[in-house]
Amino acid sequence: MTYTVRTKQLTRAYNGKEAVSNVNLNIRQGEIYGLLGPNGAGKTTVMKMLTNLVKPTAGEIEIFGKKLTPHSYHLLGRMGTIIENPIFYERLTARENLDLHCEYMGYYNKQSITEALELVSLKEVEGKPVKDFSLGMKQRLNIARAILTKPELLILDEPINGLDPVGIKEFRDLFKMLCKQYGITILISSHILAEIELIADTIAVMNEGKLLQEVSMDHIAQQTAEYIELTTPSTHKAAYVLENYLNLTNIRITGDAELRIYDCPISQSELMKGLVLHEVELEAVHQKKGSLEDYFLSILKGGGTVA
Ligand SMILES: Nc1ncnc2c1ncn2[C@@H]1O[C@H](COP(=O)(O)OP(=O)(O)OP(=O)(O)O)[C@@H](O)[C@H]1O
Repeated sequence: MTYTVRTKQLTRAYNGKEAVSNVNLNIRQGEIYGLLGPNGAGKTTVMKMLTNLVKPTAGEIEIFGKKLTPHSYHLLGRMGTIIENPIFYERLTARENLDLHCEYMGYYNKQSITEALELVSLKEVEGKPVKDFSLGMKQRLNIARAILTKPELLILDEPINGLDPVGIKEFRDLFKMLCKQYGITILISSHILAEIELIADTIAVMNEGKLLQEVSMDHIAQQTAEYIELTTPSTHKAAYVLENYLNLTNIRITGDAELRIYDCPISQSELMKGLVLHEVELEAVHQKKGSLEDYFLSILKGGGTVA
């Protein structure tokens, strides 16, 4: 497994209070990694440490397999970042701003400026001064600037703030395309579950400076899969009958009187017939689906475990 970013016990304190505590991130090459957490969870502080804007109090950061130090300019040059609100030379045009960024980064390629403007749908207005841009347009230009130098790693702190729903969908598609077609690894933060859920391959949940869980979307899909819930006073007998007579394999007893069946290949009526035939008393049978909200709320409430 190749990791683009790994942190070990990453910690940052402000005035003696830890804003980030012992965080271990494992971001695989070519994936979209979502950092999810409420305001103040520590997401921005983590991203600032990854980009050398803030110095860790303790812990280590490895990017592209190399340790990040205050002098890692070569590593920073391989990243595109959006952290905090976009700042531009307001009187210059969109293209002039991108030109300047290329110079600053020591990367000059006019074609890549045109490509970036096209990718964020700003090609038509490239000659307008940025002061005439809406917040959404500035956000697009910010993303163009981040992808301009064809980075291998994009670090995006709440990148879709200020965009309308159509813009949000466009950017989601753009990030997925950058990841798939160009193999760019993307770290993206949000406090909105629905945003992260639709884009990420792996989700890290942070709260109060701690990483509560780092979990793949595949794992989450299993946790939130459809299941049949049986309510019965004899869960163990029911489980025995389901396994041995109805040949079901994915069964979980979840309470004194509750049992769940995942991946059920037979119909509900066949299921009930089989149980009644073997004298299992049934109080209720329901088809259910675990919700992602419930899953994350349980992590936030329970403290969770780091996978
Ligand atoms: N420069 C600073 N000085 C003091 N405290 C800070 C500083 N920067 C961040 N903090 C504190 O660190 C904690 C984490 O903040 P951070 O901005 O990293 O969280 P976040 O998850 O990105 O939240 P948000 O989405 O609101 O930006 C907060 O309690 C914040 O007040």
